[in-house]
Amino acid sequence: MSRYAHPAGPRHADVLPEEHPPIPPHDLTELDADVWPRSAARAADGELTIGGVGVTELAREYGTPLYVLDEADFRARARDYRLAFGDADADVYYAGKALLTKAVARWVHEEGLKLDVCSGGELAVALAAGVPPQSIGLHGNNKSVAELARAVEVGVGRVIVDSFDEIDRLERVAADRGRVVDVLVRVTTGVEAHTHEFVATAHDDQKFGLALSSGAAAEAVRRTLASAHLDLVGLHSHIGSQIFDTAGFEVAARRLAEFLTEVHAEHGTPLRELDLGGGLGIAYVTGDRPLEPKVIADRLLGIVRRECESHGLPMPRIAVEPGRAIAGPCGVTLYEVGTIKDVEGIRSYVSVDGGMSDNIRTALYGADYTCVLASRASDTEPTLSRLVGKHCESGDVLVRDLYLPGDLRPGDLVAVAATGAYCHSMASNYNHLARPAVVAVRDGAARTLVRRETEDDLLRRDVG
Ligand SMILES: Cc1ncc(COP(=O)(O)O)c(C=O)c1O
Ligand SMILES: N[C@@H](CCCC[NH3+])C(=O)O
Repeated sequence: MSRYAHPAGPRHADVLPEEHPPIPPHDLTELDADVWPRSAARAADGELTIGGVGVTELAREYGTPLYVLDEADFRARARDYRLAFGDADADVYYAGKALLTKAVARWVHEEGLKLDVCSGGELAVALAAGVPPQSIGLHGNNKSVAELARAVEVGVGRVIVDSFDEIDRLERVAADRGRVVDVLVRVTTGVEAHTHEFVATAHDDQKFGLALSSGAAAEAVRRTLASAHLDLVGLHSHIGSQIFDTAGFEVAARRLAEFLTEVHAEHGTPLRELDLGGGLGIAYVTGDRPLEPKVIADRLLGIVRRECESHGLPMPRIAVEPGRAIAGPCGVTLYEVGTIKDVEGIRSYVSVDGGMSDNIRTALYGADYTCVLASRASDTEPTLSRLVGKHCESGDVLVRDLYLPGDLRPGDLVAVAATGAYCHSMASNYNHLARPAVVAVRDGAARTLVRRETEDDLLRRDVG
């Protein structure tokens, strides 16, 4: 999404793409409330504080790069979702793939949400955090027998089945253990969500789910209903991620309601649940306009209610699975500026001490981010810049186009906003960089949730 209007200055006119010419913001110190964590503020001397803790102290204590999480903000956003769906017969599952640590899993549970995991590893974190298995849903397009076995043995609340192979596998696993497992069938509705191709998940030509159009979903319903060890609770649909409107959900809900009617007619069984998945977008840059949870809840519930009424179906229990919308906005990544290279007449390349290993999203999806000088204020002339990492890739870009103060210097701290989701959870050790710590801040205090990796960590598995 382009966030800038047309440029003023001539300096970069010849090299910037016509359609994305950035203009300098009015005030480089400003913290757009839509983009930054709720507790983000500037201290009197201009230093950025989050949860009442200054970034200089955070960097001194925990090093950089550093993922900083505003705990109160995370909890508030989780609560907002629960309350938004609160009066309805509905469950909110936090999608752990966005960000999962033991503390995060506990926060989610304490705030009254359930938890969606999509691998044995995520399940292990949830269980280690003490989340009751009944509150956990297991996703995944290629769950192994071992993952299914663990889920069945601990008694997860539901498994969202994604293929015929999995239905067979899960049935064997459940039968061997004398269990009956609650399942939802993941259905692809053919909706083309308005988002990046890599994160759209309901069109037919991709790996997730069982298509309505081909009859695969109907066959999956038949097979699960016929099984003595699977209890078909309902249907699941996830149309994609970072979506700003509810139109796609509306189309998906309509198709699901039609399908529920067909299932009812064929089997005489009204399915009890409809899980509409996650995918709600957040503001990464000024101008991004996500919907409020209450608006989303009212619209989604309204859509399903209308569709069910028009098909003469009872209203099913609704579930949603927001990940990014809860974790994303409350996280910030702190970096230390290392090298500044002015490419004459083009832009300034500002290299920081992390990069695509702690945030792959810009390289992978062309994602936009907001970044500010965080350790001090400056009112010098804005310089068109590109925030880059220290990896051996020219595509190692964190923020493609941004303005930073002209007096930026090595040793300054910069902060990138809205990195709470899909940054730590997608981090790698590329170039043998140690992954950053995750720190929670709240009421003027900070604590480590995940410690920084060390050289020993990097060498531990290298046993040759
Ligand atoms: C099945 C499922 N549920 C929930 C989510 C969470 O999505 P988001 O973080 O966009 O809310 C995803 C990821 O897109 C998903 O695949
Ligand atoms: N990881 C993606 C979204 C995929 C969500 C999981 N299905 C992102 O950063 O936007």
